[in-house]
Amino acid sequence: MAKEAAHTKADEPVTLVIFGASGDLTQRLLLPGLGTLLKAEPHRRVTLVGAAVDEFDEARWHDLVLDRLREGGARTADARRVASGSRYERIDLLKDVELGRFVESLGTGQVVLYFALPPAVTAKICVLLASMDVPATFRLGLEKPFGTDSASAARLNQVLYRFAAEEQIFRIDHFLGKGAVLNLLGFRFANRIFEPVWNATNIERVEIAFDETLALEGRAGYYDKAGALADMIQSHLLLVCALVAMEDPAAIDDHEFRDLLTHVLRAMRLWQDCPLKASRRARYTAGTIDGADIPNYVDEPGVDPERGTETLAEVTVAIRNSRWAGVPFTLRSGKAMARGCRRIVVTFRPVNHLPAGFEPQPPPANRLVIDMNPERLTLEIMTNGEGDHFELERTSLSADIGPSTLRPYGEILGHIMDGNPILSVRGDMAQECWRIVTPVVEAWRAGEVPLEEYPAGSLGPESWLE
Ligand SMILES: O=P(O)(O)OC[C@H]1O[C@@H](O)[C@H](O)[C@@H](O)[C@@H]1O
Repeated sequence: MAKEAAHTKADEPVTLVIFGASGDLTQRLLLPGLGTLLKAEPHRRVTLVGAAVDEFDEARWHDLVLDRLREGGARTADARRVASGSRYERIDLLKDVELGRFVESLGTGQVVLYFALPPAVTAKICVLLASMDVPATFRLGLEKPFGTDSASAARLNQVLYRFAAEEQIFRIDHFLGKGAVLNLLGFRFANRIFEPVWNATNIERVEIAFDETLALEGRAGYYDKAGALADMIQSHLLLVCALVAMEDPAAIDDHEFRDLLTHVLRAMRLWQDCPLKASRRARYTAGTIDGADIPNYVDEPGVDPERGTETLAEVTVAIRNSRWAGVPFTLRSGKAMARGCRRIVVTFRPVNHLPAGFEPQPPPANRLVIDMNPERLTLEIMTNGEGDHFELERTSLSADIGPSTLRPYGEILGHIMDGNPILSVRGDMAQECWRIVTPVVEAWRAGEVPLEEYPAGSLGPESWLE
């Protein structure tokens, strides 16, 4: 992504503080992501500070940092330099005196406070920070979901604006750092053959699916309170949808880019304005994935069966503008599914007329499939087949569009450390995303949409399979 002059230069020293440093996100995603960044840009001067309430031996912290940076691809010398210069602080972030002392100890230079914490804890810490002097050189990285519903997202924005300007706030959505997602921009806007047909006249429907074979994986503490709707659709998939549907920017800069994402999010409504028609939800029961037994979701440690958390969610939205009127955009994400499927599928309308003599009539539609992992683009077209030339056949034109040099978290961390907000979710965008799904949240809460079941390792509930 383009770097802008107004932002911090990549060779300026930055202190990256990770709140929740002992947690899964730090170890599995943030540190390896930083490793990919150090591999690509070894000159970066990063001082890493881990902070969390758990005891963590300093030597163990150094080893962990070293291992995870190398896992991301950082050269051993660079990983060692960052690991040995880093420190871990045991601190109860919810105690204002401890937090205040810690923030003061960070000085007034370029500091990133990265909240790798559940949304409720992040919100409480922000309330405490709002009564402190947080230097204007500090930036905040806030993990998704931002808030737990529309009202809490608005409240959190209010709290943040009490001690930080929008330019200091980086609401993280690592899907905006995914190569295949960012590639939507070049693909859409640099190809004469696609942009003119990118509209309701030529496109019948769009599906964005993110199905995973992963089940709960010990994340009940977070996941059971979020569910598939908040974990994936309200955040990641709505933003991917916005990139698919946005208008063309004059320039790829943070104002223009985020203005246009917000613009299209503002035009989104539930399909037929009806949560019953526009949404479905389900939860997995016991099953098998790749030979491994998966317990019933409700029997997983830490799950509250009364909460009725969904592990598979589907929401269809309409976009009320002249480009997209009448085109359904269906967003779906599930855990413990039979197979991983992370793709955007654009289905075009059939041709207006196929000369008599060709078979089949009507011909199958053209489809464009963008796989997010591995990153691949496939355009399905119809051609005259072998043998009988008037028997049409489907042919695929495929291209690898990656792999990206940086992992998504490397991309995101690089942008925060540079102070470039282009890949972060602006306050109004976060609120729009909640606004879109709020009728679904309310209908589900009121029990108006049944919570169906599917065995782990299946393609979803029987009734969903066409
Ligand atoms: O495929 P990726 O990049 O790991 O992203 C998927 C993950 O994204 C996270 O934000 C969700 O909390 C997870 O539930 C999900 O598995």
